[in-house]
Amino acid sequence: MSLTKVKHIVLILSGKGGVGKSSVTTQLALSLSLAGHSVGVLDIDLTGPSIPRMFGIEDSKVTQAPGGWLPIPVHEANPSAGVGALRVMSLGFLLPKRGDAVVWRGPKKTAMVRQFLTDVLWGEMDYLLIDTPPGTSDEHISLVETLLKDTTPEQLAGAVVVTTPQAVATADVRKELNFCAKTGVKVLGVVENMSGFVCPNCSECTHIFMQGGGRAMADDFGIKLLGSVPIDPQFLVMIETGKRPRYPAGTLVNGQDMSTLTIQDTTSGADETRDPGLLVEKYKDCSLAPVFKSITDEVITAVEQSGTSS
Ligand SMILES: Nc1ncnc2c1ncn2[C@@H]1O[C@H](COP(=O)(O)OP(=O)(O)OP(=O)(O)O)[C@@H](O)[C@H]1O
Ligand code: SF4
Repeated sequence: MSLTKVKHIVLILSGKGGVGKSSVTTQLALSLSLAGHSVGVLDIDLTGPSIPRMFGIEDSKVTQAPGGWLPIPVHEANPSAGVGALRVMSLGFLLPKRGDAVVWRGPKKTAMVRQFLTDVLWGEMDYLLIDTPPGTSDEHISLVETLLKDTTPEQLAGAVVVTTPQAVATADVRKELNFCAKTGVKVLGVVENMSGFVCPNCSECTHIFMQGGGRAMADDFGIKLLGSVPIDPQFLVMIETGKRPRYPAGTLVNGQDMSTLTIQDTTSGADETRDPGLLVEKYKDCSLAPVFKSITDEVITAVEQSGTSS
């Protein structure tokens, strides 16, 4: 079983599509790896695998070793810099052409999820983040069944649920929480994404959607709000194109002046984005870096508590 040497498995769930689940997964992975942990990301969003594009490694092809598939490295460990290895496995790597659609029936999808869990050679990993499709589909059921059967309760740390302020008012995210309750997967907490909009000119945060929905929902369900991530247009540019943001002086996000971070001018070509060091640099310069760092610290604490309470 390829997961035997993985210490903590964390599922990333969302009630509906487009709330930023894959963006949160990539940022958590980078943040964990910057904190020195070795991290794997498994993308089982079989109908829309966006993780390879977000890491800038969408042209990579997975190789088959004697014992299984080798995940694609985003960067290797750099112990002297306190950076852990980061590897990714996604159906996107197995599709013949970038953007090819996967039109599979349930049984084929569930078989692929099982194969991803059993046939990827992760090796020793501190964290495996599993980016799931939105909702509660056949893939989720297959995923949880396989994990409950093949891993220990200590390994399966729990789920991070991503939502947006307006989505918390709908039944979708509550369904996700009910799914966790029914299947016995612990909920580590909720991340409220797209929570307000930070103006790049004056750094004023405008709450376009309702404010405090994530906190209210977390309180309702007795779970933790891990953090709120504002909408940042420059984050979108960074994550979608690999370009680095530039900030005017005094642009604050959570009290941090973004212009004081080291920002290098870069127009990342395809080769550049694949450079192992670049993504870490890019992440450090990202406006939301302190926000994701704080969410990551909360996730680490929740995972540690989950281990002691199981
Ligand atoms: N905080 C944010 N600020 C700005 N843009 C964001 C933010 N979070 C996500 N985005 C952008 O919103 C879009 C949707 O994000 P993402 O693909 O992560 O959502 P998802 O929930 O994984 O979607 P899917 O349902 O397709 O899996 C992307 O273009 C992403 O770059
Ligand atoms: S928040 Fe302030 S600076 Fe930004 S667009 Fe609105 S008025 Fe202009």
